[in-house]
Amino acid sequence: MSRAHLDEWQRRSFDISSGSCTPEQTADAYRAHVLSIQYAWASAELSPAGAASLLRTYSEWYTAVLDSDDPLTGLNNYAESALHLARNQKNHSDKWESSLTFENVFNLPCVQRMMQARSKEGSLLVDPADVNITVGGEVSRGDEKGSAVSGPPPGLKREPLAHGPAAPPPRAELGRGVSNPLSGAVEWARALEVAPPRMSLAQNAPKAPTGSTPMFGHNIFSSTGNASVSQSSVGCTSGSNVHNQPVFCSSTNPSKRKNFYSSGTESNRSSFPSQGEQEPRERGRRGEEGVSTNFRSAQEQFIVDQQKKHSHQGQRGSAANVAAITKKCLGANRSRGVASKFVPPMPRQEEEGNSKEYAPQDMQPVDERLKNFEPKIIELIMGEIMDHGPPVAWDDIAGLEFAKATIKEIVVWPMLRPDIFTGLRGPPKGILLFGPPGTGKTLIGKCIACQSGATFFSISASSLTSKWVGEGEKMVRALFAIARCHQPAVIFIDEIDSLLSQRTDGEHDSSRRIKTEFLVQLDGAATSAEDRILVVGATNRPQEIDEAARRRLAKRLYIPLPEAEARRQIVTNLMSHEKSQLGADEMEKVVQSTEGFSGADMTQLCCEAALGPIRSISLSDIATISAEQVRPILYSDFQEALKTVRPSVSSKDLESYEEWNKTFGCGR
Ligand SMILES: Nc1ncnc2c1ncn2[C@@H]1O[C@H](COP(=O)(O)OP(=O)(O)OP(=O)(O)O)[C@@H](O)[C@H]1O
Ligand SMILES: [Mg+2]
Repeated sequence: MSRAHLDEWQRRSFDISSGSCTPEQTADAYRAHVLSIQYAWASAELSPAGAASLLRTYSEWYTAVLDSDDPLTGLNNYAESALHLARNQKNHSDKWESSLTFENVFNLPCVQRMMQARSKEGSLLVDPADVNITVGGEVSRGDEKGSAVSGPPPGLKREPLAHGPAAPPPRAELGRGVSNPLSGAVEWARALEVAPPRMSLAQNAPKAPTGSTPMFGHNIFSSTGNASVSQSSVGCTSGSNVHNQPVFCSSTNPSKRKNFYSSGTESNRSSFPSQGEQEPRERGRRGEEGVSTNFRSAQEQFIVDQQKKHSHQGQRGSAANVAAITKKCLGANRSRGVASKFVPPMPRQEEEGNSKEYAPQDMQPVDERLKNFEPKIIELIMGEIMDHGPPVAWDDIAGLEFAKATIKEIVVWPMLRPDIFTGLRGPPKGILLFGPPGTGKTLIGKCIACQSGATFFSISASSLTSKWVGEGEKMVRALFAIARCHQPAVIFIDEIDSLLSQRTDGEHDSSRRIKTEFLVQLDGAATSAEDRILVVGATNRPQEIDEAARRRLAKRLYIPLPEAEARRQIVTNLMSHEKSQLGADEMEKVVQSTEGFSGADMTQLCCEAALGPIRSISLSDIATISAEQVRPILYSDFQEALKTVRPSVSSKDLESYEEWNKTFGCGR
């Protein structure tokens, strides 16, 4: 060990052995030894074996001081420690000074009020429910004046309130009634403020232990005969509010503390502070007394309780909000916020336990037709209702005039005039949009969602399939049941081929059942005249769709590659948001050279061309150039872009789509 260490060590050892030390000083000195050993061990100044041996010795001496009931040699007297607050210091090792002194405590307005209140019989400064101090055991009403003016008596007791709880609350609750987890003197002062109604002079209080320093001249706790009570009351929970230190908490379990110190150093090594590490004082202290204990000071417990309470309230609040929002949002007429997410109408399962606490009027009544479905499934399906994303208008979809007109005829008009779209004029209940990839099938789905005014369920096949046997079918049933409850409804299933692909022998049973259930439901929706449910499927693999499903999706619309006019419209649309200089003849050339491009390819081409002006900026200027100085997009940029962007649909694929359209499509 270094010379400086040794000197300090010797000085402390001398102090301890001189016999003039108070128990606090002795404990501090031993604890300082323990810390020194830990630091020396951490900095490899001591061997692990040597450190372990020294640590064990000093820990035992330290705990002996802490655990000794003898007030002359030990610290197992919590009243003594608690009273340090009123004497400026929490204990000798803390240089913390409170502005609250023994003298000025009576000048505090709260104490003044308290004393005044005490002089008026029965008047309470705070709501009795908020007053929650437990310090002693038996109730005894004594000289009130004495308690208020001359300070708490030797045996401070909890006094039952006439309208308070019949049974005393658990011990060690000092501080829970304090509204804020303040520390130190303020907290203590607040405790004082709420204390009077419950504090009284216990005339028959046990005698204070010899040598103890009384609060206001008395010891507030019972004598050593009652030490265990005081210990648990103050040392562990309540006491932390009085002396606001968890330091002695673990001393309620001396064996635990001893175990900590006497256990092998290797296992404790990680808990030692490393060299130069400045442990926060409280953490350090707790580390000394057993970091692994689950101890919480009253303040910490209070914070945790508050957090729990708030999170609980938050949950309930959000649930109430959910219910309120649901009320407004559900159904065809709900507002479709751009970024808003649909909120399910049913309480979550974990909230069900609290359902009694909901205001019943806030609850969306659950439809009778849905009562047989699990809330979880309903919630899942409701989560699929599309209520977000940028709005898409019919004009945003370039070309595809026939498809758009047909969809308007099937979806929009019957919604507007259900009275004339009856009987033979009744709209089909299933549409299949098929065509090469990137031609706008999903875009049409989004447009229907925005423009139809119907409740729009955008379901992915994966959300309908489940690894749990039977769940998939339930999902499908629930989907149609919920759609029925929220008519008019559109169920959009993108990539429907993965759900309704042809049934093969090697197919898994569960996917076969899901498919069958889907067809059954689709049939039900199709045959019921009242149901205004439209299923829209989109696929780029129409050949794979089961023939039974094909029949039910009666209106099969081919969504082809965009024609010249549509390609022009896409480029014009996209360029209108950018700075561009594209003459009519140049545009014509772009349109001509993009034969066979899908809508997605055209979008990709425009993105690539838009990068042209940026690429023309020299590297040295790119950091400083202003946005206005960037040149417009030119035809030359499109020419460059055309070198890298290629059509994504092969002519062979195109032929197969056209073939399928001729066979099964409903187009002209
Ligand atoms: N007709 C169109 N008008 C305007 N933009 C289009 C059109 N078709 C495609 N696009 C553009 O291409 C993108 C992709 O389109 P979309 O996702 O609708 O294709 P899709 O037909 O669903 O393709 P896939 O079959 O691969 O799912 C759109 O976001 C849009 O930017
Ligand atoms: Mg798509």
